[in-house]
Amino acid sequence: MGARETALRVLVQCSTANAWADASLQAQLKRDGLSGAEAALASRLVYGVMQSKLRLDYYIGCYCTQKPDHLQRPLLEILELSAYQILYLDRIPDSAAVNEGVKLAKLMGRGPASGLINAVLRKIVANKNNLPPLPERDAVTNLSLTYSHPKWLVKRLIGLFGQEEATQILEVHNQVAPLTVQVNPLVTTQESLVSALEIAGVSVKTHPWVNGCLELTGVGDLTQLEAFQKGHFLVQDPAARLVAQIASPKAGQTVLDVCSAPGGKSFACAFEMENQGEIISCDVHNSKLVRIDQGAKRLGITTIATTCADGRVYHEDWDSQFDVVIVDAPCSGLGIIRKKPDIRYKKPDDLFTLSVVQSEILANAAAYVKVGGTLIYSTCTILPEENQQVCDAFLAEFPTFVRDSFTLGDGTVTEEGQVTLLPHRHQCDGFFICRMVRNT
Ligand SMILES: C[S@@+](CC[C@H](N)C(=O)[O-])C[C@H]1O[C@@H](n2cnc3c(N)ncnc32)[C@H](O)[C@@H]1O
Repeated sequence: MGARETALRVLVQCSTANAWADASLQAQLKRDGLSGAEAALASRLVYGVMQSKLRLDYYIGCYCTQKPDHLQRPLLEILELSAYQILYLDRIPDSAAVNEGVKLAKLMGRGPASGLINAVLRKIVANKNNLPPLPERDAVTNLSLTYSHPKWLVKRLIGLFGQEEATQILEVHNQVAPLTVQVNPLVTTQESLVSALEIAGVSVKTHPWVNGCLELTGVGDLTQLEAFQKGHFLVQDPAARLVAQIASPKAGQTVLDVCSAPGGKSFACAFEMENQGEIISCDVHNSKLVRIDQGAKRLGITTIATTCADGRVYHEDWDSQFDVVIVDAPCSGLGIIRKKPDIRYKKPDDLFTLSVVQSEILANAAAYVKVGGTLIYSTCTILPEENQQVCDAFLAEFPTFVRDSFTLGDGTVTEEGQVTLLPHRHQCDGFFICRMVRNT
């Protein structure tokens, strides 16, 4: 079993079973027993095709007698995989990309279509330095094909940020996000961690404005690093770390993390609290709680208790009991397209349902905040209907809460008590954070 076959199986699961690429890839790599260079190639192929799918399909359509979406499965996925190698990967010879495509067609029981695969791929090879121009007729179509984002999303981004900034966002979505980790101040210092990582051959850069956040390159298998095994750092995006910094729980306080798996915000709160106090980490999915327990153990955190709870269901025992309540709500994830490129292709119909769930969780969680306590609402999306509008509706219904201003690590004061972070502006995931306080 080779990298291309593994990648093909993942792409087919994504297009036919609506699977998520990362979960499907991890499972398929395991099933196929791939590791090292072969696993790296399979990942590169899956994520690369996801990042450039619409553009690849456009070129395939130019050289194929059938429309790409009329092709029998998995012919389109085979063409995408090979076209990606021809157009984007220098180290794979074009002839190998064509031949492997033909082999995959035969392997998948599509032998009769191998002539079509061969013909389309050979035309792409012949024209790779003179590809047909992308249509210029309107900006949305052009940007959609250039950056492989569905038209609805391109339109939304232009509507929210204007064409120039929307283009920057689309561009950054197709770039590799840096691997970022947070120093675990419970067991080490930034200086010692940087030195340990550098001795292990890792290049380290401090994040430009988020304290305790490091960008790593040349890591290899991160879990093999001694510093990882000893719990000296937490893999986490700077934006996610900020949630705890903005919530600012103090040593000895009580925190309720309502939607907490796999535990990132709870761990960061424990760092803020110097591992003193009480953190209750909930999630509606019981099976996810084990990741929080394992993570807390590795990081030396002893103040987290996990429990399975639906954030929409009221718990009398928790009423007005917490200094800080965090609602890191389930969301569309449109702020993390750099890390999960297939999020862009999920249907937008869910957005309305999501905002209903988000509002229900926030309204219920508010009951658990002490008078004078802090309520945080955060998401990894940049759409106002999942963010500002959820908070606006909540505050209109619960006037005992008001937004509370905070200062970001770069010195920016957010008077309005909320911030939308964007990868190209803030060097972090797209994120929304709103801080509210309970007055009475
Ligand atoms: C954005 S993720 C949370 C990430 C987490 N806070 C972290 O930093 O690692 C949202 C989580 O909400 C959970 N969730 C979804 N619906 C929920 C509900 N009704 N009540 C509680 N948790 C829910 C999901 O299982 C998911 O783990």
